[in-house]
Amino acid sequence: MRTAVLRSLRSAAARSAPSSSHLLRRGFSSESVPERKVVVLGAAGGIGQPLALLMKINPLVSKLSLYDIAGTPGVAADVGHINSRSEVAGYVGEDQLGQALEGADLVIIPAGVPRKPGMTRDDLFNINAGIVKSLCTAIAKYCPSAIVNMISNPVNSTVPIAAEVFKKAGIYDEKKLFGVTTLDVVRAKTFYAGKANLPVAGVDVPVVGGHAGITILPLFSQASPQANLPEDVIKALTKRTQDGGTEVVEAKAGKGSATLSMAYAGAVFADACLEGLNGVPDVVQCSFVQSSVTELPFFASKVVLGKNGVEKVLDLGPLSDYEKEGLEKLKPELKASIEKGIKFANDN
Ligand SMILES: NC(=O)c1ccc[n+]([C@@H]2O[C@H](COP(=O)([O-])OP(=O)(O)OC[C@H]3O[C@@H](n4cnc5c(N)ncnc54)[C@H](O)[C@@H]3O)[C@@H](O)[C@H]2O)c1
Ligand SMILES: O=C(O)C[C@H](O)C(=O)O
Repeated sequence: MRTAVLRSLRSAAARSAPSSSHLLRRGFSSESVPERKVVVLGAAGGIGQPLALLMKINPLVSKLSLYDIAGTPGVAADVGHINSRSEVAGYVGEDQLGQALEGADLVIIPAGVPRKPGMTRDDLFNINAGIVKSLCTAIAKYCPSAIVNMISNPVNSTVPIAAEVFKKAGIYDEKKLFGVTTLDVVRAKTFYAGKANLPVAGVDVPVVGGHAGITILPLFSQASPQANLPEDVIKALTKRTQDGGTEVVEAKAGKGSATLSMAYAGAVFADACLEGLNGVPDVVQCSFVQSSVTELPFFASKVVLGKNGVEKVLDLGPLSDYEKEGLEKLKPELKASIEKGIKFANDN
């Protein structure tokens, strides 16, 4: 079961990242894979719990630290019974945050409130900006060299908030801060494979820009294999990818947003970060990072992951006219969201 789940997790990530069994296939036993402490902040939540499960069954993790403001002892006791490599510890409340973070290699942040129908991701800003700011202040203090995977929305603003907090603390390393946009890639692959009638495991679709509405720009012209779908189908696929989060929010009808697909996407991205840290070559994922690919200071594009986090931010590559138009349209909204995050971090 464990192997089957991991195998499918790996094969889904396989086109853009070598499999997480890479080290094992090269002849290392799981015991000789480096020790890695992974922390989940918001671990008792809708994303946090399945993400804790997926990180528990990842053989690249040796210590799994689960933190939330409530409920983590139960989650930790539960996943801790799974007979996989990592030791699990649950921490609850601010008094235990330092202990939860100390020695972390990778911190994943799905803490904060999710959307309800009718809300935009930006409507979450007022609550989540403060949560992210306080958690990043603690990261700067207790594990300043950890890689950070930001899931909390609005990602287009929470990543700039984190960068400003880290700058103020004097520990900012742009190579180590990632906005998790993997769910957009996961959706684009699923929807494209469905329309093109292709086996989804062999499909890749880069998604660039940001993580909200029109700032999510799937590049179907660069999808592989290339199915040469007509323009109207490409437009419908683009819209569905951009509205994927809203589709789930509406289907859940007030009970939150994507949790299971997000936990999967978060686990794929965290796995890629760990592979990069461990020196696996050519690990590539799309992520929202500090960037000079456009004139905007943060932008999602393909990124090569290495021992220090971002090894290289890759250019966008050739775009279709429709994608070029989408790129220009998204810039003002993404710019405003980035600036809102920077302002919040500096004013509060
Ligand atoms: N990046 C993405 O693609 C993506 C996808 C889905 C959801 N999200 C976002 O992820 C966030 C979490 O979603 P969810 O469905 O898990 O919500 P949830 O309400 O089910 O869980 C959030 C958890 O965060 C915890 N929390 C609140 N304040 C905290 C703090 N100061 N420290 C630690 N934990 C704290 C809560 O106690 C709760 O357990 C939301 O902001 C949502 O919009 C992002
Ligand atoms: O849509 C949301 O609010 C959650 C998340 O950003 C998603 O894309 O599913």
